[in-house]
Amino acid sequence: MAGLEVRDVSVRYGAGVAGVTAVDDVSLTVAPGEVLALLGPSGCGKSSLLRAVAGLEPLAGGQVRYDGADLAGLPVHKRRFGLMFQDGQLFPHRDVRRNVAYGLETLPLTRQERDERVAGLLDLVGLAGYEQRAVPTLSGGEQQRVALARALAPRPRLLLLDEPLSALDRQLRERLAGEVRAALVETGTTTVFVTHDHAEASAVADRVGVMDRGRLLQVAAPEELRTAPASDRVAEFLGLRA
Ligand SMILES: Nc1ncnc2c1ncn2[C@@H]1O[C@H](COP(=O)(O)OP(=O)(O)OP(=O)(O)O)[C@@H](O)[C@H]1O
Repeated sequence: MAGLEVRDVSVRYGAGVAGVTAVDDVSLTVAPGEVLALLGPSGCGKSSLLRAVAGLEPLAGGQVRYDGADLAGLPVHKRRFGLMFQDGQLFPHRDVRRNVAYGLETLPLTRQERDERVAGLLDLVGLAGYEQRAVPTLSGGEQQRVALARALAPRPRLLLLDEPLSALDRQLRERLAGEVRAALVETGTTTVFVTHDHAEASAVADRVGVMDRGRLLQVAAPEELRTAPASDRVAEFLGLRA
């Protein structure tokens, strides 16, 4: 199967009775070019699942497959996945251009090709002409846009975003969610986007997977989740029940 396939994946921390099962037998797929959001309350296992897909967390069970190949034993840097976290983690002493170009340094590109790709990505995230700006002079929203451009630059075959907008205020988050979706759709980037905010999940994703206590309760298009939640618990997360 093309794209991402998560099969019966479990993630555990610690051993024996003191151990925690953070992800409990989860299966899902993300088709090429699709944006999937993982939605659920704090501690439900979203980040653990994302980290397991990235190869940052060992699997206690199951398989992560990409384009039909089992990724067991393939280290993080060989998966050709992009990662982006809540605080963006930009390099403070590099300007915007060198932040975005970071993942291009090992690729066989001429300087002109690299600069063109950086300029195109900055344009895509609404920061055309920002190349020379110093990171500390950027607003929080601008920093997250630069982080998105940096994550997209090497054209990862899968982009993993962990609460990328959570540090921003609600108004900006809502606007940026739409812009992030537009950038992902335009670049055809296959994406898993972790969030605890249902409005953000609906704004960004083709389908939303709702998680609770390590389990995946339902995966469906935002509209279908709203009109046909599989359980009261799903309805609760979507704000459909008090
Ligand atoms: N390194 C760790 N060691 C032990 N337990 C952990 C570790 N990381 C996460 N957990 C536990 O695993 C469970 C799932 O955590 P995880 O961070 O995956 O959830 P989350 O849904 O992403 O939460 P949040 O939105 O708060 O980040 C929680 O009970 C958490 O306490």
